[in-house]
Amino acid sequence: MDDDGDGLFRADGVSKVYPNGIRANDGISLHAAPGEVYGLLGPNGAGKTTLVKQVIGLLKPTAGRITLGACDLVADPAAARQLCSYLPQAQVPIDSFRAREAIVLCGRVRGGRRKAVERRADELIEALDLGEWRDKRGIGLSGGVKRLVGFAMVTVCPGRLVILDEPTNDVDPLRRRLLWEQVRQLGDRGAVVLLVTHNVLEAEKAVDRLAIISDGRLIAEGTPSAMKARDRGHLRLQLMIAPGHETPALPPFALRSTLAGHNLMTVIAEGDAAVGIKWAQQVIAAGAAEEYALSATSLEDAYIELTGRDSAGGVPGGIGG
Ligand SMILES: Nc1ncnc2c1ncn2[C@@H]1O[C@H](COP(=O)(O)OP(=O)(O)OP(=O)(O)O)[C@@H](O)[C@H]1O
Repeated sequence: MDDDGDGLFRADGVSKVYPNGIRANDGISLHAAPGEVYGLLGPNGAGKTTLVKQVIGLLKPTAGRITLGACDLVADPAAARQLCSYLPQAQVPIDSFRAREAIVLCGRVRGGRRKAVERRADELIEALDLGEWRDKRGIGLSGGVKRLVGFAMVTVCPGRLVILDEPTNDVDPLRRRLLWEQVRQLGDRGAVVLLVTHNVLEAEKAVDRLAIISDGRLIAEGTPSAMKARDRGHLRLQLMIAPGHETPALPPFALRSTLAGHNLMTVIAEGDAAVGIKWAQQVIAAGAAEEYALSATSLEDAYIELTGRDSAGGVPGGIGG
């Protein structure tokens, strides 16, 4: 794998200004090593897809460099296509192909030998529990199964850099786990894996490091634990608002809050745990909420603080932090 220097993926000062004047990327610098699963997180319109399109040679940066080992991916888009495997957010168009046939075809197009590709396709079909759809045509497959077949198509003969944009969309919880195991294996086999996602909770478990992008800029980078450390000394107090009830007035000790559906999430100081529980119990006793939970803060809490958005795109509704 390493005839190409250190194999490190690097973006240095990447900026992209579209012809309409929108600055979608603004001086983004990051790197990921072979074996790493690296998350790119950010709200809608943050500039993630724009960055990815520049990596795989579909867009040219306005400024900056993108390299994989010794290869300059911007100067050599043909090499970029050879070195990178990309699962886009949109479903793969495989209506007239059978699942296994589509996976094998992709491996062959990427230059894999027939026997090796067929063996790997069968391994992936088994590992992702796709056996019952193996010989079904794409047109008859559910969205989640198509997503998994798409993942297998992209990874049957993977490049050194594998980019996965929301790979688990539409996939059921059990097969999601199987898919994350395969993502980890891609890293273990030496690929650099870039994972583009809004799903902070999943990313927290799946990535080694991550970058949070907002308004085209990289606003935070590090391991999930380092990001969570921003919230050291804080707890998350969640209230499930009773249907038909107004959101209760926030107590003065709430540092910040977000409302996602009926779920009111507040961040409080550890020292306020007792008054927090008392407040939650009073809200429940008044009938305005059904249950509460007090837990450690998660990566999502750090994400909300940094971007001003929850992972579903909701805007925090409480007092600033
Ligand atoms: N071809 C284009 N021409 C002009 N502006 C564009 C183009 N593509 C994207 N943009 C703008 O660039 C910004 C970044 O968009 P981009 O698609 O890269 O964000 P994203 O983080 O991938 O969003 P999402 O999570 O919704 O997919 C947005 O303001 C978007 O409207």
